[in-house]
Amino acid sequence: MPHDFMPGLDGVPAATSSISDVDGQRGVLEYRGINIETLCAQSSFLETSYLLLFGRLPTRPELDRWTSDITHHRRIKFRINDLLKCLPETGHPMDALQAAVAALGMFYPGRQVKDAENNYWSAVRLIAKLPTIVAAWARLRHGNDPIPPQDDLEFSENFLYMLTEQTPHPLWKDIFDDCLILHAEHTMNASTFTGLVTASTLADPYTVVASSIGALKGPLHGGANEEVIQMLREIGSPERARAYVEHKLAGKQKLMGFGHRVYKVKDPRATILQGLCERLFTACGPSPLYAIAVEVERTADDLLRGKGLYPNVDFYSGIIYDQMHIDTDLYTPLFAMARVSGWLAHWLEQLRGNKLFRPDQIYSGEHNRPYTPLTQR
Ligand SMILES: CC(=O)SCCNC(=O)CCNC(=O)[C@H](O)C(C)(C)COP(=O)(O)OP(=O)(O)OC[C@H]1O[C@@H](n2cnc3c(N)ncnc32)[C@H](O)[C@@H]1OP(=O)(O)O
Ligand SMILES: O=C([O-])CC(=O)C(=O)O
Repeated sequence: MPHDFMPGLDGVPAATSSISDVDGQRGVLEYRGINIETLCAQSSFLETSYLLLFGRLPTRPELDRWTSDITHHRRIKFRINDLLKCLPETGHPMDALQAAVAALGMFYPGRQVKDAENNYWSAVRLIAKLPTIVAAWARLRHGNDPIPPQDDLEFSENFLYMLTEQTPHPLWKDIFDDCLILHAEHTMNASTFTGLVTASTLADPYTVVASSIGALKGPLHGGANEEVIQMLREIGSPERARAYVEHKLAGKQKLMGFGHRVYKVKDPRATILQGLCERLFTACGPSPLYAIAVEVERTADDLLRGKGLYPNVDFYSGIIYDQMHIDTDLYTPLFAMARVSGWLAHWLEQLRGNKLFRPDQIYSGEHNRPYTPLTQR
């Protein structure tokens, strides 16, 4: 049966899902029916990842077991560190992460994705080990030894510790944990869809997550968080923001961190992240990049009025990470560390009623062309 072609599958449902929901007109995002404002105020990243994966908030014993399982699977094999050491230190951390996650599957070769117990441990390992890989790469590429995870530190605190060998400011770990909650899941985005297509072939979850990491890297998706910071640095001061934005828009270039396929108002995550910026800067000193970002948003609001283009999740996140002295090219890997829980939730949901993704196409080429021998071309 012929269908209308929708470029980018714009508005075409690819799955039925009960994991998250976006109201793009009102700017509402819910995970399993709970809004993200509530989760940021009351939950933790690990509790939220449980909610996403298993469909409800855990009881105290369930949360304790989940936390303990994740905590005790943070270590990575020395051969994964050896693999990272072999990669060019100038390469992008998303490529190193993708390579390491694909390789991780070789150490845990249970290919039988119909085994619920096996799937549980795969999810635990992936959520637990991604931060260790990101931190190991961040250190190895500068010639430093990786710092092993510390069992007595909570998830976010441990990650910040593995980056620097210093216990982070308590506010940093709380704000960082909120950032992970905000990046954990977002309906049928490009990287989740990529993972679903891979999952539908019954590939193992390491391959599913590795393929999602590849899709997240692009600048139209997760990679925009890095581009935003480069843009703010290029602008250099709030006074130069207006001229910069005018110049970009006049040249029909995109403002990174603005616009969204679903939101027609400001992304609610951008609003929360902006609040987190203000909390962080009030306690730890102002950020020059934040002042520029506010001016960019103000100008864009003036110039793009009526076009439905507002800051998305990638606009304010990097400013927080910059204030925590995290390298700019690690921002998208941080996104992946959080989004892995959403990818895994969709993987499990897909397996429950799996049907291989195999869409159709509208052929626009020729038929019955003659083959011209090489000597006659
Ligand atoms: C985690 C995430 O993935 S959030 C998104 C992160 N990506 C970015 O921030 C990159 C910048 N933004 C964009 O490229 C887009 O807004 C996207 C890709 C996110 C979504 O866009 P789509 O729904 O595919 O819309 P599309 O790119 O076709 O744009 C529609 C119109 O809005 C304009 N537009 C969209 N985004 C922007 C932007 N950031 N700056 C200026 N103009 C924009 C386009 O130029 C186009 O204008 P036209 O109709 O006059 O040609
Ligand atoms: O939903 C999308 O298309 C992109 C996005 O905001 C996300 O993945 O967080």
